[in-house]
Amino acid sequence: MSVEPSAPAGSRRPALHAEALRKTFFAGTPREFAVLRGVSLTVERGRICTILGPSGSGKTTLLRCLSGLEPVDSGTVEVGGTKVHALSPRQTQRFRREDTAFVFQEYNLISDLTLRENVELDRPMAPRPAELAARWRLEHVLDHFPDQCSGGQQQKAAILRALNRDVDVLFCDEPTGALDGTSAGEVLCVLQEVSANGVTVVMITHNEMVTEISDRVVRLHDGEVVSDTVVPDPRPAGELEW
Ligand SMILES: Nc1ncnc2c1ncn2[C@@H]1O[C@H](COP(=O)(O)OP(=O)(O)OP(=O)(O)O)[C@@H](O)[C@H]1O
Repeated sequence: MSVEPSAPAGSRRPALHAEALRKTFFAGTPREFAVLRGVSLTVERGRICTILGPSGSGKTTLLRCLSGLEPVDSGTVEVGGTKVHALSPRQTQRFRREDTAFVFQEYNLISDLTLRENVELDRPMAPRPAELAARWRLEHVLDHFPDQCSGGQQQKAAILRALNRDVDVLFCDEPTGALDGTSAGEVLCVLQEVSANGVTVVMITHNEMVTEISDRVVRLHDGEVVSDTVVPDPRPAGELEW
């Protein structure tokens, strides 16, 4: 399969640049499995990059490697000038805490904290997430525990927790996976708003419709990038019909 060369996206400097990433699980054993096989990726600051691909193609592993959650075997990852691949474990922790936020596919809320306490893990709820909690009709469940809430409510809380931190890059693994069409549209509107404010969003999705609101669309297959396309004129998320 061929890789389409991407047009340069404006004059913005890259917020994220990964080069020739390789990641193998069970290396040196009969179960050795190369999940990422030379993945390169560039995302400009304040843009939304969407990653698609079949189940098992390596999307989550790629996001974990880009965000410092998973070490790479070889290759480089640079995020906002930080060479993530070269950080010590302590530096990686600080990078993850201060510069990036990660919205997990399974939400990863702490089960014995309420949604509000989860959102406020790092600091009291900032005006923006508080306003979003109202807009997303979450206020009445903020003092409930995760297992008292629907999957959609938990997913939105996980997004609020990420947005309650002042970060440059937001990594989202299927942020609309548990949401109905209306809620998915609401969340994508907010991701477009935060990207317009300079936050870079790297997001995995299985939903082709999400590509329409993205600035860049990267497709993986068997651990390789098979297409990397700049979307010249992304649609406002509010215009999508679910
Ligand atoms: N920690 C791990 N140890 C061993 N194998 C792993 C690990 N994490 C992922 N894999 C394997 O790597 C492959 C890619 O997994 P990954 O979760 O990155 O794919 P994906 O494209 O995100 O899939 P999905 O769309 O189903 O979430 C899979 O075969 C998976 O079993």
